[in-house]
Amino acid sequence: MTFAGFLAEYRSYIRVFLILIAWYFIHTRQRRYLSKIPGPLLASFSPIPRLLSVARGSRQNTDIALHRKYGHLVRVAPNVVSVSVSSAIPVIYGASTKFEKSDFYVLFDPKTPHGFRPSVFSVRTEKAHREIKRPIAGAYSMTSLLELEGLTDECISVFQRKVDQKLDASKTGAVEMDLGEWLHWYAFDVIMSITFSKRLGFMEQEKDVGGIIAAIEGRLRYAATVGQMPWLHGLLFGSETMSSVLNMVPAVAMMNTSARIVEFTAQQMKRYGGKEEEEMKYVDMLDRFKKTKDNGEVLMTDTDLLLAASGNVFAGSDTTAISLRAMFYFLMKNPECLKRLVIEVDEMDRKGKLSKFVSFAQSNQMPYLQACLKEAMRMHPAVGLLLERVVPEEGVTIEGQFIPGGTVIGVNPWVVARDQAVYGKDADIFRPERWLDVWKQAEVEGDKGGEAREKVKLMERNFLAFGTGSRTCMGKNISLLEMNKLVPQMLRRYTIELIDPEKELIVEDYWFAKQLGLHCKVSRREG
Ligand code: HEM
Repeated sequence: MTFAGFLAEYRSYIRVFLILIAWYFIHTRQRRYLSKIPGPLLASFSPIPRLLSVARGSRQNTDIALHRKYGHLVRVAPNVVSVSVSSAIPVIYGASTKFEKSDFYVLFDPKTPHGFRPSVFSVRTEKAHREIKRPIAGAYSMTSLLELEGLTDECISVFQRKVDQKLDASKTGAVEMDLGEWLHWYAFDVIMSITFSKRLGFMEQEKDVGGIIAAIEGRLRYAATVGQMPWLHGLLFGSETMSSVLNMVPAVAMMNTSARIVEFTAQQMKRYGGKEEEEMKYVDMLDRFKKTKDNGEVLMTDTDLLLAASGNVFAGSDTTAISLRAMFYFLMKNPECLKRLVIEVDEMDRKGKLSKFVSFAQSNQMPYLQACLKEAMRMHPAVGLLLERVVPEEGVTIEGQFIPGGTVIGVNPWVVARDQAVYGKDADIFRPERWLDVWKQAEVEGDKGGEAREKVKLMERNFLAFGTGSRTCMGKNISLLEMNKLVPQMLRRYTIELIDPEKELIVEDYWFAKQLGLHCKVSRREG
């Protein structure tokens, strides 16, 4: 049959099919209430443009540009609204909010030997979240973590030893290194160390041990992209059959690593069983998870333990490494800030206030360090996609616009971090003084409060690097400990410069906005 013949024969079916398609698109576009929210035209018809945009790996910049063009509310997919107005943050994420995590997070359910199970990070309902979180929360408190500070010191000692060895072997007195990669190895060694009392030796071996970093990266790519149309997951890695078929393609199999990350964790837990006496001097996080009891009842099954530990493996290194990279990068790009910070560290050192390894308590006496860390994480939040939540049944009104129940809504930490109404006209530049000045003024105001206090509150509200509200980051204290200790210690010992100060870092945003290309020259400080 010719094509013309085919058209003639099936004309009425084709007509019905085209009418259905047109109806679908118009219905999707004209969804009640949402049709009034501005945004790219294609985004109102189909989620595919957003999926393709996320797949390109620079969605953080796209979201900033969209909000600068369309305003505080942007319809980024037929049923998804991106929000950037400060007053909406507590409404969506506040501690007692009814906005639960969206199906985007299904993609982050770890694959255990018993199938996919929600983790404390990926679980959607508030009730289930409370149950998972309760037995493990204590292990993430700063009090618990400070007891493990010595384990972080050991990792810093390895880092220093490795750099010193390279410097000793160098004829020029300087070494070139991919600092970004080293920071990732450092963060991984610390998280393994405080979770299982055993470093894996990323820094010692100078490599991605067991390919776990690559496995996590693959999983993130898949989750970030397919998460834009979560139902696709059931047809891809979420289906046992499809998963096996897709694994035959090596490039695709590299992203199908959820089970691999859990297996890796299970191996560490086995290794843990064989811990040697001298490695038992700390009550590590796994010990703390295991010892959790309520009225004598053990609250965690073996699978719960595996999930909690694999959460540390999955979330515990990329995030810290990204924030550390941001810190070193912005300092090197802004030599006057770096100089001011080095003076602060040196002054503490000269007064004999620093121990062999800078302690967390000591770094907290350095206000400029605190301002730099805060500003680095504002300029480069580790998460670069919407923190998606579902509007509860009754709907919500934001900026006078009603958004019906069931709509997916969220804020991208990058967008609110660059809000000029909150951080000033220079919101796009690294200026730690913006925090320092306002902190000082707020201190002067004291308890009676005033303009500066209000300003601090607003700046803090828009600071979503660690998320906020009931689902705020549980590992925040781990990262703060790692960063506060490493940065002053490095600056105290070494001069670190960008090899090419003009070159911008490459950022790949697949949920975690990872930087590539932090190539530095490191030398010993004189004197
Ligand atoms: C600088 C480092 C880190 C940053 C910037 C960061 C960022 C975030 C953000 C933005 C969220 C909220 C996600 C959402 O609302 O969808 C989050 C949640 C979470 N993070 Fe982190 N994270 C960091 C380090 C860590 C570490 C070291 C761990 C664990 C070892 C960790 C474990 C978690 C967990 C378990 C949650 C989910 C909390 C919940 O839903 O109750 N994070 N993190």
